[in-house]
Amino acid sequence: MKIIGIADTTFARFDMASAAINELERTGTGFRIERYTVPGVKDLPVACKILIEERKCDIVLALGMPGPMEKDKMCAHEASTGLIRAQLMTNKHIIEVFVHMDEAKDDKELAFLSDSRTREHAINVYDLLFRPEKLRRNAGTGQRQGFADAGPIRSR
Ligand SMILES: Cc1nc2c(=O)[nH]c(=O)nc-2n(C[C@H](O)[C@H](O)[C@H](O)CO)c1C
Repeated sequence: MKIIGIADTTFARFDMASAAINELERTGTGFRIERYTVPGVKDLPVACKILIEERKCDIVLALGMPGPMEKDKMCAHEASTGLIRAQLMTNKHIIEVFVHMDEAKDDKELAFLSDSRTREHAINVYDLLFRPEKLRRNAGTGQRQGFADAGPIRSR
């Protein structure tokens, strides 16, 4: 039985963890979920490391929502470097799902983007654990999570 960690925040305006859990459960079986909610993105690195080292997660989804201000973007960058370090310290994937509030034109689009990016990365997490060949098949095809895929390009 694999264990999938989900770390989320109270700062986020959308319940990304529930979307991830719903998507994982409709994608397949063979895993259970450990959820850990913290105040914001800068608290995610240690939450993910605890999920991996203490709650024995095989992989973690880190769900956050950086605000639109410069200080929010600084926070997101600091959180991202922390998440990369946590991955290297533990040798486990932590898939960062950040939805920046200024990516969306209004609350409706922000909710759509939060839901779709989270669900698409939840499937990436499932694939990394159970179906790595599916990722290989999609190499170089311009996959995107949230908005439309960019699609592949060809030299001729
Ligand atoms: C400025 C700022 N911006 C954000 C943000 O855009 N998104 C977010 O999730 N959290 C933010 N935080 C809070 C920090 O991530 C963290 O929760 C606090 O500094 C407490 O450790 C802060 C302090």
